[in-house]
Amino acid sequence: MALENVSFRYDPEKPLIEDLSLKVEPGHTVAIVGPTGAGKTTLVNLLMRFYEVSGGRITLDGVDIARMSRDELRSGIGMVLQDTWLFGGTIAENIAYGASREVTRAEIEEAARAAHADRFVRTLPDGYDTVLDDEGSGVSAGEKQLITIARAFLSDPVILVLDEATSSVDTRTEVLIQKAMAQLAHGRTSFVIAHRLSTIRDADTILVMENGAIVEQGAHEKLLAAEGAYARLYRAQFAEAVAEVD
Ligand SMILES: Nc1ncnc2c1ncn2[C@@H]1O[C@H](COP(=O)(O)OP(=O)(O)OP(=O)(O)O)[C@@H](O)[C@H]1O
Repeated sequence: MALENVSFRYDPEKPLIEDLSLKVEPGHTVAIVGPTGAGKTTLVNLLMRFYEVSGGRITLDGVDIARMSRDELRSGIGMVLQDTWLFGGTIAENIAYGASREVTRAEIEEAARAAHADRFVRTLPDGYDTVLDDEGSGVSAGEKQLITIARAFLSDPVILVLDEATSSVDTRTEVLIQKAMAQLAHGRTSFVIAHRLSTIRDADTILVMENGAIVEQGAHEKLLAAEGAYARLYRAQFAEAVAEVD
């Protein structure tokens, strides 16, 4: 996937992303970091074509995504966002949603196992036939995320967009989500709006965004050594966590 001189603004009067270029190798993980309002979500919105770029282009295998149908584009991209989207229906139906073909119960359960969701689903009285309302009440925020991760496993996309949860998940579920997301990302081109140090450190490329621009890009060690925006962000956000680990 490549962005070539992309620019974008929500408000015609207010430039946000200007002349942004980036090339991502197949299978690589890109961690997007930066302060709140920097444009991380906006970048993801453009990849998914929730909004159209105002200048430049985004290509997938050399094809301008503006020339692809939204269905075609989105069938190739799996998303696990913080605001998980579940609909009124059974857990099995929710996992199967978005698969490009008919899927069997065995495949649904296999995807749930891959996503570490199978265990909690089996503790529910109706298991995979448990009916969720469209707010997904009855399952926790973390469990909802595991269901959307299972959905992504089943649709088997080449590209992934992940938004790491920052809150409202208990530690045990958080560990499952982390494991499941890492396994899901394995071998796929992934864009992660990253909050966890381990994700950021392990990424092939870190994009540091400020005010709609990528101010730095590179791997962890290289960016730390550069003593720039990343090094400052890292010290401000993660110095304590590192001290604990050490
Ligand atoms: N739909 C919208 N319409 C107009 N402005 C928007 C819209 N969405 C975001 N913005 C503005 O664009 C800028 C970038 O927002 P964006 O959500 O991409 O930042 P972010 O880095 O993802 O922040 P956060 O970490 O808080 O999610 C912000 O100034 C925000 O107010």
